[in-house]
This record gives sequence, C-alpha cells and structure tokens, in this order.
Amino acid sequence: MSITVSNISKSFGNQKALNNVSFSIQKGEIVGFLGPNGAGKSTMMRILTTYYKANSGEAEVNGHNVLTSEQRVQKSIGYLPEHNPLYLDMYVKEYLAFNADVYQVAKERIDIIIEQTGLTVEAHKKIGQLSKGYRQRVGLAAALLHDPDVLILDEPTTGLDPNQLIEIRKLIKEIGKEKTILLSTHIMKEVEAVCDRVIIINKGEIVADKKMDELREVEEQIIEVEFDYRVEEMLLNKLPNVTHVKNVGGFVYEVTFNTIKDMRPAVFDFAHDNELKTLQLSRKNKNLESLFTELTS
Ligand SMILES: Nc1ncnc2c1ncn2[C@@H]1O[C@H](COP(=O)(O)OP(=O)(O)OP(=O)(O)O)[C@@H](O)[C@H]1O
Repeated sequence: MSITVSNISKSFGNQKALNNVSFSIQKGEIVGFLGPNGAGKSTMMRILTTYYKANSGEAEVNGHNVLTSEQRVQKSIGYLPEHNPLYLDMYVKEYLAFNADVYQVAKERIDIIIEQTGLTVEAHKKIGQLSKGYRQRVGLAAALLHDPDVLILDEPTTGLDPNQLIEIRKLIKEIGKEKTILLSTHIMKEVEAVCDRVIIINKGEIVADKKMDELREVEEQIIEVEFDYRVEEMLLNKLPNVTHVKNVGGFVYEVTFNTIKDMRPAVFDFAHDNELKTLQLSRKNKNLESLFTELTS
C-alpha cells in the first residue's frame, strides 16, 4: 500500500476536524478526496505530510509511519499545498534550484522536471510573471523534484480558467501513470476527469469510497415525463427495468430505471400506445454529483 490511514482523529480545540478516518490507497491509484468546505480534506493531507500530528490513530506512507519516520515519509511524498505558496520574485529555474538544494537533489533533475511539467518555454521568467496555470506547474515541478512515489495535491486546480484547468488535469493524469496521487477537490467533475477512485469526506468522516468504474456501472437513470392526462402509476411500473414511479405534481411523473440504456424512447412509445401526449421528457443520471449531494447535504 502507498497510503494507509487507520482510525485517525484530529481536533482543534473543541472542534473535531477528523473523526476515526480510515482508508488505504494502492500503488498507482489516482484518488479524489472529495468534500465540501471544512470537511477535513486539508487536515488529513497535512497529517499525511507530517505537518500536523493526529490526536489518535495511525497513518503510513510507503510503509513509513508519519509519527516515527517523519523524514522517510517526507522523502516519499511530493506535496502541493492549497494556494501553492511560491516566491514570486524568483525565476522559475532559480526557485527549482533552491528546492533541489533543500531536498539534496542533483541539479540535472531540474531540466528533466521542467520538461515533464511543460515549463520549458516559461522557465526563464520570474514566477510572478507567470499565469496561474503555469504557477501551478511550478508547484507541481517542485513537488516532483525529489522523484517521490506519492503525490498529495491540495485543490490543485482552484482559480484556474477552463483552458488551464484542462491542461493541469491532463498533466496530473500523465504524472499519475507513474505515481500514486491523492488529490483533494470539491469539484465532482474534476474527480470524474482525473481519478480512478473517489473518497468522499463530510464533517470529518468518510461517507463513501468507490471506484469510478463502479459508479459508472450502477448509474441509475431517472426520466421526468409530463403527459397531457393522468396515468396510473401501475401502468408505468410495467415498463422494462423500472424500479420506482412517482407522481411529482399534476401530470408529471418521475420514473427510475436501473439500466444505462437510454429509456426515453420507451417512455415516448408508452405514451403513444396509451393515447397520451408527451408534453416534456427529460433524463437525469444518478451520477457522482447526486451521490455527493445526497451524502454531504
Ligand atoms: N489550524 C487550525 N486551527 C483551527 N481549526 C482548524 C485548523 N485547520 C483546520 N481547522 C478546522 O478544521 C475543519 C476542517 O478544515 P480543513 O481545512 O481540513 O477542511 P477542508 O475540507 O480542507 O476545507 P476547504 O475545502 O475549505 O479547504 C474546519 O472546520 C477548519 O476550520
């Protein structure tokens, strides 16, 4: 296992930021750590990076205990903190050289990392002159310099414009081919775009831990349909793969199916066969977004 967290709790004064949190991450996984503001994502990440000490429980990175083998843990981890603090007056290369010194990394690594993170054309500039997207690349480059096995990225795309966002997600996915990544976010689409697995945290507790493939497979489909007249729910229940029918007011019905096949044509044909007119028909998917809302609202 690259990361193992067992029964971690952490309080700040009276406030419990993490309550008995456990999960593990295998080598090579890209895991999204998803939760609303204040859920405990950064706190968990800071415990893994040894910046915070937990009140109870245990955590290991690459088999090294965060309490008893701090330095080994730090060597195993590349960390991009929230808000990516950088020295804006430093040149990109100068900043990476400074980090290489701190980590006692050979200077040759700098050019390799600059290329890997797509910084080559901007490498001669001062960090303060770079766009936010390129500043994130510098943060990622610094986190990767010592070639860690595990990357911990705290909200790596916050504040980026849509193009930069796509670029940085692409880069993270690319890096994820060789590293284990734990990435925090409150954007569900980000998890869908980048991750193999999602761990949802709410109020300091893990409320879901699922593989993205699993989520896609169990996708439920809800069709909202409005007819021009009342229909017996019993009749709608006879449609194939129906799990639930609900009248949501007037002649509007919500029909839930447990199939990924688009059931709109079947509902349309149903109306025709029963001499009803379809006034409106729309399909909603029970995807990660609804799971997140259900578990965290
Ligand atoms: N150093 C601290 N001192 C006091 N309280 C803290 C400290 N760090 C975190 N907290 C509290 O712990 C809780 C969890 O915060 P945390 O920053 O881990 O959440 P988060 O999920 O990362 O949120 P966000 O998405 O807003 O960054 C919050 O209520 C926060 O106020």
